[in-house]
Amino acid sequence: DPVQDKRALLDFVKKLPHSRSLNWNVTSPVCHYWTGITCSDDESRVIAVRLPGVGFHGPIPANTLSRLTGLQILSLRSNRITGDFPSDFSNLSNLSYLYLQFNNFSGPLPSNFSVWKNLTFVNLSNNGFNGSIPFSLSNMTELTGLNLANNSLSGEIPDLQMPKLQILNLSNNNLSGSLPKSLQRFPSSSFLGNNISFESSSPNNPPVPPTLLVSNDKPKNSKGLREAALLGIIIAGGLLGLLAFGFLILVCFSRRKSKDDEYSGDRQKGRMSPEKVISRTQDANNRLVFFEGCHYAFDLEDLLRASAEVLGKGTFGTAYKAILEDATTVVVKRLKDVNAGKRDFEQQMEIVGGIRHENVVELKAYYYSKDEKLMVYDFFSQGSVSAMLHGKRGEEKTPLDWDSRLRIAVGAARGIARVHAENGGKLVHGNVKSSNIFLNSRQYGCVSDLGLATITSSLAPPISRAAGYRAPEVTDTRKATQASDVFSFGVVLLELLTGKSPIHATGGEEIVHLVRWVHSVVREEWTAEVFDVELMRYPNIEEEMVEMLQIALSCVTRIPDQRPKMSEIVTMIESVRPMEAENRRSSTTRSESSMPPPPPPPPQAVVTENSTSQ
Ligand SMILES: Nc1ncnc2c1ncn2[C@@H]1O[C@H](COP(=O)(O)OP(=O)(O)OP(=O)(O)O)[C@@H](O)[C@H]1O
Repeated sequence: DPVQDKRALLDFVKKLPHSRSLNWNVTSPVCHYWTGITCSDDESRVIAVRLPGVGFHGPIPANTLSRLTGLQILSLRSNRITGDFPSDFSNLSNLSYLYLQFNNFSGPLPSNFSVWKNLTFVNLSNNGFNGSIPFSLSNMTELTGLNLANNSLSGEIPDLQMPKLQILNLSNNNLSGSLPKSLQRFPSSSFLGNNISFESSSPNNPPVPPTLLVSNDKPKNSKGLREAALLGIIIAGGLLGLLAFGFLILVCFSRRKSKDDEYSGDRQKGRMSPEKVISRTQDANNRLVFFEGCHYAFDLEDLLRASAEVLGKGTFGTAYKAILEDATTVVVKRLKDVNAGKRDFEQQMEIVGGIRHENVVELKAYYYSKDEKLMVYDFFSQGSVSAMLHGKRGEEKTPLDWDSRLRIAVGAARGIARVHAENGGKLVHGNVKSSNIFLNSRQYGCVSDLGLATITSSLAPPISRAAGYRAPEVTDTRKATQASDVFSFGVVLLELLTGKSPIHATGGEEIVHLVRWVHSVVREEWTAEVFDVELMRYPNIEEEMVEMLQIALSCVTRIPDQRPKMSEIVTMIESVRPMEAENRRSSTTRSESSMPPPPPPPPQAVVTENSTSQ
């Protein structure tokens, strides 16, 4: 045990109240058992302390953490720590990664950053720091990321010469003056919510358009440490055959593990914690890439440590609900059969992640490595429209009245129309179906899982729910188009109208295709028989349902060219219920504040909570 460090940590945790208990037992070995602690290879020093969301409250006690002079990573984010930035942190001269965001720190920033020569990433956002931005930051030659957003910093921004800086966020402070030349290469979003003039931007050096915020808190020199640890584990455990990254990440995601488990038994038994595994395949270029405006404060390692459950396996991969240590809940989609190279994959992610629309589920982050491709979304606690209509295994259906279904239809249509307008009007959703439609905070449909058809080679098997949405021509061409999206959307409309799955079994062995079934019933002039019996109890809606049925049937026309365009479908659906047109928002932003107030909740709908839990 690193005895001195252990004592410092015990002093720290004894003096700083916290609401979640830690398994920091005096008698247990720090390096092998204590939550949130990583030691150096030879176990002589503590090199990382990661304690996000432990419920720490109060100021950091002096002369505690500052004794961990070997510390490289310190993460105390998402706690309720108060007081000034600890002045004795100047002793932590090896610090490379500092995460203190989402706390209640106040007072000035440290005046002398030069004491941390190795500092690579600093996130002090979402606190109450005030005063000016210290010029000493200019000495931070290794700094690649600096986030000071959402504080109360004031004064002018100094001319900071930080050649390696890639990420800068100074938004939402009280900064003023003009933007120094050295920082003009950053997007204007880095400085939003201040009183800064951009006048001096020269036409030869225009501000870089908003791009991605990249989180990469893998310490520079930790690779060696980790690989050495890894080697030890391999030799000790003799478990070489089990070291396939995919397998372990699966274990990581699919097993609900208690934290204690994670930190204690596994390592002693010779198994690796997933973070050890990722370092094998992760090189400096592979990292979790967050999209701009994403408020999440976690990194890949946090994600891999999260407890998780499988939500389901789809055409393009498996979706997991992951609960991070600070209780943030996200959905991680693990893609399979990706046939795009890194650059094409990233390009597609940038297109998809750049869409901000209230009817399109935001892609929050993605990860690409040779072995793993991940996409991260908000978790929709109400579940998908598919689950609402048909119920999941062992779960009740959510009764959806006609008004709710109209909102789902018009919302999803607007979302897909927005997708089709993207990338010069060329983007294809490629996976329109009710399990990819969720409800936004106004209970309107919101489409997810888009843009994957062009980067994967997966195709749903012919007898599967997913295949029931597929336009006939796609079976031959294997190429999704905007017209095939329209077909799939038509199937969703039929689902909403009939309450039936796109492919369902009748009493016997027979498999019924919804489109064919609806056609056959309508042909026999039994139109009323088509509609979901659950809708029959609502008076005066038959006319609207018939109009909607006509729209649906125009979408599922066999000849692709004869199908309406998505933007036309939006107008058609809006005309079914004229009052709906008033709610139309052509905005491309997702700003809740500019939205009209939500409609009153439908009387039959049992959905009451917000659509996303964050
Ligand atoms: N963000 C989310 N919040 C809540 N549930 C989700 C989310 N994303 C996906 N799901 C659910 O997880 C399950 C699996 O999703 P996934 O997208 O992997 O498969 P799918 O939609 O069934 O098929 P496909 O991959 O063909 O789209 C589905 O039931 C889906 O509704």
